Amino acid sequence: MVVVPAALSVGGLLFKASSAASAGAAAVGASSLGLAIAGAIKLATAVVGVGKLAILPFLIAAIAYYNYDLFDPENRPFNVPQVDQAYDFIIIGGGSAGTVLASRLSEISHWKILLLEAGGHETDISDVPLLSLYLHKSKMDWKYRTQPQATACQAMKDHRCCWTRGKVLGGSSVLNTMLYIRGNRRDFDQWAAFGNPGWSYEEILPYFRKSEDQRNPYLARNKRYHGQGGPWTVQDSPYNTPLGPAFLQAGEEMGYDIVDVNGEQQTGFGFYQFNMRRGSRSSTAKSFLRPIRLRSNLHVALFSHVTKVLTDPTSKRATGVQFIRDGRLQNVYATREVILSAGAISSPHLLMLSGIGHGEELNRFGIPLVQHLPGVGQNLQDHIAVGGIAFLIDYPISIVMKRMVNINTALRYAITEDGPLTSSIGLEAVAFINTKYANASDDWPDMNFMMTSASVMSDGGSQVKTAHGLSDEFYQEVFGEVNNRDVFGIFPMMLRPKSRGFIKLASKNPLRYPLLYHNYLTHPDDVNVLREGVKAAVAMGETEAMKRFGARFWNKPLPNCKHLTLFTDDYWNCYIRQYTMTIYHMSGTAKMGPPSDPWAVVDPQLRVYGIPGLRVIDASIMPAITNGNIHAPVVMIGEKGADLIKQLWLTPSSGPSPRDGAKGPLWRGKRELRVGNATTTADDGQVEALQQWPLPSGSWL
Ligand SMILES: Cc1cc2nc3c(=O)[nH]c(=O)nc-3n(C[C@H](O)[C@H](O)[C@H](O)COP(=O)(O)OP(=O)(O)OC[C@H]3O[C@@H](n4cnc5c(N)ncnc54)[C@H](O)[C@@H]3O)c2cc1C
Repeated sequence: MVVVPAALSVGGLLFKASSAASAGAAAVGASSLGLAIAGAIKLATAVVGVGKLAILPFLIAAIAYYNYDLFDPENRPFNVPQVDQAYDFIIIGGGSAGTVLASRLSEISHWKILLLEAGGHETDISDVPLLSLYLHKSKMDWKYRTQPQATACQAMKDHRCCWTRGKVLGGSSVLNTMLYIRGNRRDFDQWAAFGNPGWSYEEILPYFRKSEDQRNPYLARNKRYHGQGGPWTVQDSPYNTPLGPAFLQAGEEMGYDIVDVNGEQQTGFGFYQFNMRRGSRSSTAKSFLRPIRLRSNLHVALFSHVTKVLTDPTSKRATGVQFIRDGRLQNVYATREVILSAGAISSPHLLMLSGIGHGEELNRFGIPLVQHLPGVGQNLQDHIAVGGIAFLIDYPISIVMKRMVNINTALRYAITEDGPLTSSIGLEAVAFINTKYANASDDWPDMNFMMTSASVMSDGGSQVKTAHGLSDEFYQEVFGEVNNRDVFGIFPMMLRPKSRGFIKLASKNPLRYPLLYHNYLTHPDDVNVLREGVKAAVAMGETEAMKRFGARFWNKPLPNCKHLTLFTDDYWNCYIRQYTMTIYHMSGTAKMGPPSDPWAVVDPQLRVYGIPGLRVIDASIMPAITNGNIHAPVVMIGEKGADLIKQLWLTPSSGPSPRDGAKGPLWRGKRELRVGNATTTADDGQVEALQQWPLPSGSWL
C-alpha cells in the first residue's frame, strides 16, 4: 500500500490530463491528448495562419488541454447537478445491472432516463486488480455485517460476516475480483422449469454474447459461446505465476479435463477469464456508461440515496422515487417505469420501505401496506467458501504483497499494463469438480476451487484479515508465524447451497441498515458438500504437479476445533464454521416466479407483482443462485431486462396482453403527471403500450 501513491504520482507525472481514467487508460489518454492538441494546433495554423495571430494555436491547444475531459470517450460520466421533475424511466442503483440498463435504455433517443446512485465515482486505486481488497471497508463499500449466528463465521469479529457491497457508480463491479463465469446451462434451464418462460439457457445465451468483448483469440473463435465487440471486455490475466499452470496439471493428474469454463462443458480446470481491459478493471460503469457519456437523454445523479418508491394510492402504480441528495429530501417522477437495481440487499430493503413486502412485518414498523408480497427479502442465497486453506512452498514465486508492490511493479503497471499489479489478488485458475454428493455424469458440478498464488498471510496480516473481518486473536494464533511466506491457496466454494437466509427491516428509518441473516450451513447437505470440498482441496496439494514446489498444507489447528482429531470429518465440520468466507454473491431476495408461486416477487418479465410500473432488475431476481460466480449472470439479467422493457414499450399493442391471464390494473403508456404547476406527459408519439400488470395469485392474498 505504501507504494500506491508512487504508482499514482507516476501516473500523475506521465499522464497529467487523465487523472479520472485508469493508469492503463491514462497512457492511451495521454497519447490521444497529444494528438488532440497537435490537431488543434494544425487546425488553427491552417485556418488562421501562424503569422497573423501567433497566440491562437496555443490558445486553442490550451482549451483542448483543459477541456479534454469533455470529449475523452474513456472519461467518467457527468454527474448532473440537478435532476429534472420527471423522466420516462428512473433506475435506482448504478451498479452492475443498473449501468447496463442505463446504457441500453438510453439507446432509445426519445426516452429520458435517470440513474440514481448513492455513491460517487470509481478511482485510480479501484482500477488496480491487485489492490481490490483495499476497497473493502473504504468509502466505496456499504460495509454491511450480518447478524451473529452460531452456524458460520465464528472466527470473525463478533461472529459477524462482512458483506462488502459497492457504493459507487459501477456498484460491486468496482470492488469485485473481476472473475468472468457464466454458470451452468442447467441453472437457467431450471429457472425456466420453475415457470419462467424465456430464461432457458438457449434463450439467455445471446445476452452473454451481446455484452462480451472476448480478447482471447482462441476462446473468441468459438462463436457459439463467445462474443466480440460488446462493451464489456473479457481478457486473460496478463500476469501468472508458475503455480497457475501447475494447478491445471494437477487437475489433469486428478483426471479432469482442461476446459473453457464458459463454453460447452463446465466440469474441469481452466485459467480464469477476467473483466479487465489492458490490465486494469473493466467495471460496468467504465464499460457501459463511459462510451455513452455524451448522450443527452441520460442523466446520472451521484450521491443520491433513494429512500422509497412512490406509488399511487388508488392504482398502486409506481409513480416516482424519493431520495436524499445534498442533504435534501426530493421527489422525482417516472412516466413509464421505476426500476430497482439496488442489489440483493437494497432492492428488497427499498421494497419494504415502500410498503411492498410481508404485511405483518411492515405493520410492525408502521409502514402502510401497499402490496402484500411475503417473498420480499426471503430466499437469500450466497456462495460460501472456506478460508485459510493454504500451502507453503519452497520458491519465491507467489504474490507476497511487500515483495510485489514497489516502484518497479507500479511503473510496469502504468506503462506496459502488465506485471503483478494486474493480478487479481493472485486468482489464477479455477476448477469445477464433483464431490461424492454430485452426479458426475451431469456436468453440473457441486464444488468450485478458486486457486490463488497468495493466501490470507501474504500481506502480513493486514488487508485480507481486515476485509474478511477475522479477529486479531484468531489470525495471530493460526497464521501469525507464517506471515509473508510464499504460499498458494485454494478456496473450496460450494456451488448450490440449500440453506436460505433472509433480510428483515431493523427500522422504518431508510438510513438504518436492514438485519441480515445468512443462515449459512443450516442445511446438513451444505455441511457435507463443503467438508468434502475442503478434503479435495487438501488432496490437491498432494499431486505431483504441486509437490514440485514443495507444497505442504498449513495444518495449524484452529482454536475452536483443537479438541478434535486433525483431518477427521468432525474436525473439518468444525473448521468450516470458523473461517467461513462469503464470496459476495448475495442473490434471490426478490425472486422471479410464476403467479402461482406465493414467494415470487417479480414475474418472468421482472415486473413486481401487483405494482404496475415497477420492476426489479439485479441479482435479487435469481430464483436459484447460478453455478459459479454471479457477476456475468447479473449483467445478462441487465441485458435481458432492458430488452423486456423495450419489447413492452416499443411493440405495437391494441389491447391487454392475453399472456398474463391474471386480473390486474391496466398499465397505460401515456400518463399525465401534475408536478407543481407543470404537466409532464409520457407520450413517445408512436405507440400506446397497453399491458396487463399481473397480480399474484394464491390463497394467501
Ligand atoms: C468484493 C466482491 C468480490 C466479488 N467478486 C466477484 C467476481 O470475481 N466475479 C463475479 O462473478 N462476481 C463477483 N462478485 C459479485 C458481483 O460483483 C455482484 O453479484 C454484482 O456486482 C451484483 O450486481 P447488482 O447490480 O445486483 O448490485 P450492485 O452491483 O451491488 O449494485 C447496486 C447499486 O445500487 C446502489 N444502491 C444501493 N442502495 C441504494 C439506494 N438506496 N439509493 C441509491 N443507490 C443505491 C449501490 O450503491 C450500488 O451501486 C463480487 C462481489 C464483491 C462485493
